[in-house]
Amino acid sequence: MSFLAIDIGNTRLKWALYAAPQPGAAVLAQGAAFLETIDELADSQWRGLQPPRSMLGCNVAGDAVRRRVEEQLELWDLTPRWAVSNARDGGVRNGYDHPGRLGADRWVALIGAWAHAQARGVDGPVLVVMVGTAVTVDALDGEGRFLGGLILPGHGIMLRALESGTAGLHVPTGEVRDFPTNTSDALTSGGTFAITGAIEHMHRRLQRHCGRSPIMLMTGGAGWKVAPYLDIQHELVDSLIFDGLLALQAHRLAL
Ligand SMILES: Nc1ncnc2c1ncn2[C@@H]1O[C@H](COP(=O)(O)OP(=O)(O)O)[C@@H](O)[C@H]1O
Ligand SMILES: CC(C)(COP(=O)(O)O)[C@@H](O)C(=O)NCCC(=O)O
Ligand SMILES: [K+]
Repeated sequence: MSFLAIDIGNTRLKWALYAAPQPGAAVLAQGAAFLETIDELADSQWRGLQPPRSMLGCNVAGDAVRRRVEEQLELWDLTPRWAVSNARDGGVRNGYDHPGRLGADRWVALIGAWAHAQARGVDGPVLVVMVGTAVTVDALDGEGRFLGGLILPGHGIMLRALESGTAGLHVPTGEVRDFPTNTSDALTSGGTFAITGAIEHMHRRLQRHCGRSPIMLMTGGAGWKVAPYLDIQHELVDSLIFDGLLALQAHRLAL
C-alpha cells in the first residue's frame, strides 16, 4: 500500500515514502536532493527502499527534470503520476485566471493547507506561504476559494540580482538587524524584510477581505530562516505539499 510523494522545486527534489496513500499515514522514509544530483536517486537514497505501490508528484522544474526523475523511478514497477493545477480539487476552488497556469506546487500546497484547516475545524481564511527558490503568498478564503497570491524572489535570487546589477554589493552574508549598519547586514535584512513585509501585507489584505483573521501556514526549505522575523502568528508545516499530495491521492482512490 506504500505511497511515494515527490515535490520537485527549482532547487531541490523532496520525497517521502508513506505507509499508505492516506492523510496522516506513517512516514517510512524521506529525503531531499539538489537537482544536480537527482540522476543518482535510484543508486543512492532510493536503493533498498521498500518498493512503493503508487506515486504522485508535483513538479515546477520543467519537463526535462521530470523525465530525469521518471528514469530514476524505473527502479520500481509503478506509473509516474504528476499533479496538475485545475479548476477544483481536494475541496479547493482555483481562482486563477487560467487555473492550469498556477504552479503545481502552489496548488498542491493550497490543497494541503485546506486539509489542515478542515482537520482542525478552522472555518476562516488561510494564508499559505512557501519560501523556496521563489516565495509565494497565497490566499484561501473560509470557503476554500483560492483568491490569488503573490510571487516574489527568494532570498538567494534577490541577493544574486543585487550582486549582478551593481558594482559595490559583493559581500558575505550578514545578519538580520532592525537598523543595519554595514552592507552585509543591510542586504540580508533587506531580503528578509521584503519577504516578511509581503507576507504581512497579504495577511492584512486577507483579513480585510474576509472580515476574519487568517491562520497562516508556512512551508519551504527556507521557511525557518524567515519565521523568526514574522510579526504575525504562523505555523511551520514542512510537509504541506506532501499533505496535499496525500489528500489528492486519497481523494482519487475514493472516486
Ligand atoms: N540544507 C539547507 N541549509 C540551508 N538552507 C537551505 C537548505 N536547503 C534549502 N535551503 C534554503 O531553501 C531554499 C530552497 O528551498 P526548497 O524548498 O528546496 O526550494 P524549491 O522548492 O524551490 O526547490 C534555498 O534557496 C535555500 O535558501
Ligand atoms: C512560483 C514558482 C516559480 C515557485 O517555485 P519554487 O520556489 O517552489 O521552486 C512556481 O510555483 C511556478 O513556476 N509557478 C508558475 C507560475 C504561477 O504560479 O503563476
Ligand atoms: K517548492
